[in-house]
Amino acid sequence: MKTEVKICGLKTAEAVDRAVALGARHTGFIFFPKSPRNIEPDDAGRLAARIRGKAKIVAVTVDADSDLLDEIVSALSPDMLQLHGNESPEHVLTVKAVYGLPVMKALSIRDADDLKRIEPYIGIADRFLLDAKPPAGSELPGGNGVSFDWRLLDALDEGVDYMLSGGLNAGNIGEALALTGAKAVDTSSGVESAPGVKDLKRMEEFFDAVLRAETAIAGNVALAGRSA
Ligand SMILES: O=C(O)c1ccccc1NCC(=O)[C@H](O)[C@H](O)COP(=O)(O)O
Repeated sequence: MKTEVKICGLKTAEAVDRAVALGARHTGFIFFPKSPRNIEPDDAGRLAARIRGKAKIVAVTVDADSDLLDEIVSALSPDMLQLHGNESPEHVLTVKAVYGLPVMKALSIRDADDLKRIEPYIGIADRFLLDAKPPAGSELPGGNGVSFDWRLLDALDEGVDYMLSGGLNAGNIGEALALTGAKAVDTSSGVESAPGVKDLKRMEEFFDAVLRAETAIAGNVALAGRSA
């Protein structure tokens, strides 16, 4: 599978093992108590030990203070930190310097102006996670199962390394990949049966749909080449 898939919000050994067996290249662990996907750092560390070296381990935090980051980094030894709050570019730089880890900065997108928020992080964040803006009233900055208008990414500079996120599931990932050409995608609630409960069948369907989309896109490219 060419597309890098991140399965986020993992909480059980069964789900971690299956995600990686299906081809996930990134596994996300959420450290945000209000989330149904919240996990304690030690528990996440035990789960991550099962798949270390087989998939990247991503610690997801929201405006975390240094005590929490210290605890997470020491218990989990993540490969990457995903900062999913209002962390400034300066703060991202500090976090990278303190922990020596790459940072994926999450930004929430609803309209064209939101994409401009990428600019100050260019050269600082190692990657971006482009997620949808949370619906009104949601207490969660991510994991809301809502998508943004993927066509907005037509305006994105090709050099921006991003992971497409927000409301992706087996039913819409084909269209999302065809429209955006994203090289990396992230899903959480789209592979759950209830908030925080990963569904192994839905995970399987998601990976199948990514593979089908890749085959269709490659076929279209070949056809276009022949008729040119
Ligand atoms: O998933 C959460 O509960 C969560 C809580 C707080 C901050 C971030 C969170 N998720 C981060 C992710 O990377 C999710 O995969 C992303 O927001 C997409 O979620 P979904 O729309 O459910 O696929």
